[in-house]
Amino acid sequence: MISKSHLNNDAVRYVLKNYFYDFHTSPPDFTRLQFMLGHALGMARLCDTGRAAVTSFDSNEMILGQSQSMHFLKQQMQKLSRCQLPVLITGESGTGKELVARKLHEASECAEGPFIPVNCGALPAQLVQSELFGHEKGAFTGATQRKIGKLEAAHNGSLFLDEIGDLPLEEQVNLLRFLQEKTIERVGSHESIHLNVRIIAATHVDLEAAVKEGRFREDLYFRLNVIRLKIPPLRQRGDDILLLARKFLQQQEGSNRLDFSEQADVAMLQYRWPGNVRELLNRVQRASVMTTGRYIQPIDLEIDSGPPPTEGECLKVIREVAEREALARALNESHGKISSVAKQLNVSRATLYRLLDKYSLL
Ligand SMILES: Nc1ncnc2c1ncn2[C@@H]1O[C@H](COP(=O)(O)OP(=O)(O)OP(=O)(O)O)[C@@H](O)[C@H]1O
Repeated sequence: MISKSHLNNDAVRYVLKNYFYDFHTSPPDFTRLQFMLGHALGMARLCDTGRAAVTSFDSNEMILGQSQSMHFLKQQMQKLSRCQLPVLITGESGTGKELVARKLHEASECAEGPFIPVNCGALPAQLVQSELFGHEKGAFTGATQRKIGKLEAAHNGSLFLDEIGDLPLEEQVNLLRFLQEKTIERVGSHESIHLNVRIIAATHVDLEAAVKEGRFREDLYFRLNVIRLKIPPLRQRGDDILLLARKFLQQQEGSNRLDFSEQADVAMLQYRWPGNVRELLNRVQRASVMTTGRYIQPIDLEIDSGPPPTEGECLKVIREVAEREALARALNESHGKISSVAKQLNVSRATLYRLLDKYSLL
């Protein structure tokens, strides 16, 4: 709390800007003070749970990865474990979106409840509504029995809507209504059923582009995008590629004497992994069967490394991996405070936002 005249002092301004969460000039505005204190308390709690979570997510060997970017992801996940808000998970195919969704559920207050995964892209168009919301007997031809929909099945748990971008526009309206009112009506019924379901959605397509093109409702996008988790592609995780490869190899039967050759390690680090972790798992499984020696070679992994990368290409990859790691480390250390990260890395906020977006760290 300072008097207004102190704001003319350069040193005071410097200290406030760099070391304080917020400041008030006297006489205080109590409404603003109360609001700010509530917000500060909430932020402090997030930091605390963040610290605890690293252990709980790490001790659970399921989400493998020690790179800064995966560490950052686990920290974000821990922060989300105490809230029931919808989460939108984005990332390329095979990066682990469903695995992350399951872990979010297991760490949440509704962990005892069901986790119901639905692939929106795989639902037949004419059945989407009844699959999600259920139907009454006789609601349409062929509805010989009352059917509970996926939302109802997920009551007191989580519904994982994979490939949410494929949800037909009509069903987007119904889902939006559920998010707003927490109630559903089965097809063929006007009875409102109140449900307690956390929605976790995932997409590998750019939903913002889909909104611009009119294929996805903007209001639903905003509702789902309250909290976004971006999962980095495997090629941006540096040594995690080798860590995952060795873990997957250990999991293969009769592979306890096998290891990767140095050439295989280099090939794996240079490969682009369009299918991400799923592709790595498949290639390791195949290589563990196909290899003839003790050391798995690039040929066993069927990695077509193509012509050796030019010096420029190598440098580019090395620079990108280092840049991403530095960003993720700074974010971890400053608990995601953008102004501190920008200062620590000596870049403008605009540049920082561009880089965070480039490396899926926003
Ligand atoms: N960090 C990780 N540690 C261990 N296993 C992982 C990790 N990430 C992904 N996997 C494994 O990789 C496979 C693919 O993961 P998952 O199905 O969650 O990806 P996805 O992003 O949902 O894919 P898609 O977009 O195709 O639905 C799964 O077998 C999963 O267990």
